[in-house]
Amino acid sequence: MLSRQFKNVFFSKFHTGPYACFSTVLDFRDMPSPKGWPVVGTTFSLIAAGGPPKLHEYIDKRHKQLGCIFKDNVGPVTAVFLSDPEEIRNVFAQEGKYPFHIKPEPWLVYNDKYDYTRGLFFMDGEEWLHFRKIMNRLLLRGDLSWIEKSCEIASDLLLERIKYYSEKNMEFPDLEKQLYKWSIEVIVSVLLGPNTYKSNNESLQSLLEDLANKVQLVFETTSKLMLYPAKIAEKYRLPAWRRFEKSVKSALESATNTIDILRNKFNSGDGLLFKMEQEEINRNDINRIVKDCDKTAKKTLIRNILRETLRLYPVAPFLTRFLPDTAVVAGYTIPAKTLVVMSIYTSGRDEKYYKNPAVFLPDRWVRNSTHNTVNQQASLPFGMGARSCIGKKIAEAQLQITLSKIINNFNVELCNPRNIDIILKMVAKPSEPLRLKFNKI
Ligand code: HEM
Repeated sequence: MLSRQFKNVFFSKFHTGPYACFSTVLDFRDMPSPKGWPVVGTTFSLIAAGGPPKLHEYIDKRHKQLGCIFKDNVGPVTAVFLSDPEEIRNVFAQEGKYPFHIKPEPWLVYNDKYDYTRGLFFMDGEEWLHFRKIMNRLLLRGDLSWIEKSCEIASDLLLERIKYYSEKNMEFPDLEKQLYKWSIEVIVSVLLGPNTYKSNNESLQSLLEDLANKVQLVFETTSKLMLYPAKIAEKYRLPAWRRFEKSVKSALESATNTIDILRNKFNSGDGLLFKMEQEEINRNDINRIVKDCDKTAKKTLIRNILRETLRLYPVAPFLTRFLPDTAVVAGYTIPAKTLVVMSIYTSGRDEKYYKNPAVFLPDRWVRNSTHNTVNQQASLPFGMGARSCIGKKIAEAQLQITLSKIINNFNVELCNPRNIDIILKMVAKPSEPLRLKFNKI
């Protein structure tokens, strides 16, 4: 062991990445690891801690015990968990030309079984890079005011519904369902362009409501499969697998039908569909990419409220990469192709970077404020680097515009009697349905 460490110290300058600040390099085998059982590793400890819905809390506790880097077998996979923001940047700096992230296994098994090709999130290698470059140009660069206009229309539709229940002095019913619908409306408004969507949204309402319900069901049925190896669930046709399969089939059919209608009925316009056709992306590929979009003085305050919300409650609490080459991360050599899981939930709550990290303080994002944040990059809700979120600008515009309209018109009352936390159901969501009442100002 000593000689192994000596060898690594000696060779460390050949391995250290641009942000690494560890003077010695230790072997992968020396990395801290919780005690677990052969084969199943620490899966039982995870189940005891509340199972997959509480994975973020379980991993957060492990980081507190074992430090900013440790390895663990969660289920059949060995993964390295990492929470230090500088080292997370180090991983992104070494992710290579074609960053490779983990995809939900049930979705991969489904795609395989039905020979289904899916959008950007599922693509890899040269094919991913080709489409990603085009989508970067369309969705992340240049004048994106057309996206804001699209979001404006979708948020007005949500506001109308809020107003309806507010005038009746009622709680807003089925918040989650309504938010799924609002997200689908934003996407369709972006696809068709603000003007085309505005003049046609009424005729599309029932189609979009149906799609929103089906997408919501896919997230629910997928999260029920998180503890099973999907291949086995499929092979033995477990009830959870059958429900999942049915929901995906129905959502994909509904998405295909919606895109066909959008394209055939509105074949010109000022939106993304038209822009994609101008980029000469063929129709099948447009279909694939679009379907995977289903998945949002006061302006600054609202931006800071959103940043603070996503710091404490990141929608994706973990980011994953398989590094292409052997790398040094947080002072350890990591063999090529090891799964590295970046604990965004933990890095966003690190007291080294955020004073009173558990407290919701939008002001910490104001430069030179007394609560000023030490490292803004410790919170990475949209990821980082070449494979970061392609929908970031849409999501930011959608959330900022809608939230601003809500707080300018209503006082929002929380009706849940208990405190609410987040749980993981594929993505982070409230631990129980949020009950909100909007009271007109
Ligand atoms: C608050 C809202 C959102 C959050 C927090 C979020 C977060 C993320 C994160 C962290 C990633 C990176 C995954 C990785 O590094 O491996 C990602 C990727 C992605 N996001 Fe988002 N996202 C949001 C909204 C959206 C929206 C509205 C769309 C579609 C319009 C979208 C489409 C995608 C796609 C297609 C990818 C995969 C990109 C690729 O693999 O190149 N996201 N998202």
